[in-house]
Amino acid sequence: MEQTEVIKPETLDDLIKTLHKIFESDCINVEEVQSIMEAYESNPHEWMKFAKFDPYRYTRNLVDEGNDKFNLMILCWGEGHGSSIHDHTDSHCFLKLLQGQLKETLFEWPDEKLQGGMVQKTQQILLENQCAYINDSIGLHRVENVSHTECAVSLHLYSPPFQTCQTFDQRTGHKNSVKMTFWSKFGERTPYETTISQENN
Ligand SMILES: N[C@@H](CS(=O)O)C(=O)O
Ligand SMILES: [Fe+2]
Repeated sequence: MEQTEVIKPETLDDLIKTLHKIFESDCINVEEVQSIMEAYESNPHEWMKFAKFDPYRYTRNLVDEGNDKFNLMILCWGEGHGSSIHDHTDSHCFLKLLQGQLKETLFEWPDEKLQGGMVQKTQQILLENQCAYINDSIGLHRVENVSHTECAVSLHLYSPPFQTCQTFDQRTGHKNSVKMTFWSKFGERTPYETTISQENN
């Protein structure tokens, strides 16, 4: 596949414009998207208006609907906040650190004769500006801000967009389907009724 030279996006808007261009095509080069997201140097002034925290759980804040090809969102992780083990509904998932650090733990899909809990594959600490990638064929993951003193902010791109995922019990491997919601959209708090069922944490 043709890989064009990575031109560093100078701003978040610039990054979004480039992503729109890339996702016009139906054939996505994962490494290209990952490099471009990594090349953007996080500037809090540019994303502050989307970064809304909740004291109890991580929040999902919609930034751009990517012409229906992708969803771009900013997730805000308070101290000790983490997600449950989950899948990504057959989509591409790119995860770039804008601030702080996050721990990503990769798990294998549970099989029938699961004993001793779900199998952990790898663990990595993601640092500011790094961009990780996962999809269902790579496995499942849990993401955590393990810091007791620093919050974390991450930029996620999902393509195609999805509204539900499956979460897994680490001990039994039992799964649940969970509706995913937005704490805010385009910088505006989502009305209360539509945010009740956020349970992926
Ligand atoms: N995939 C999760 C965040 S993470 O733990 O990668 C979500 O969209 O809420
Ligand atoms: Fe995830």
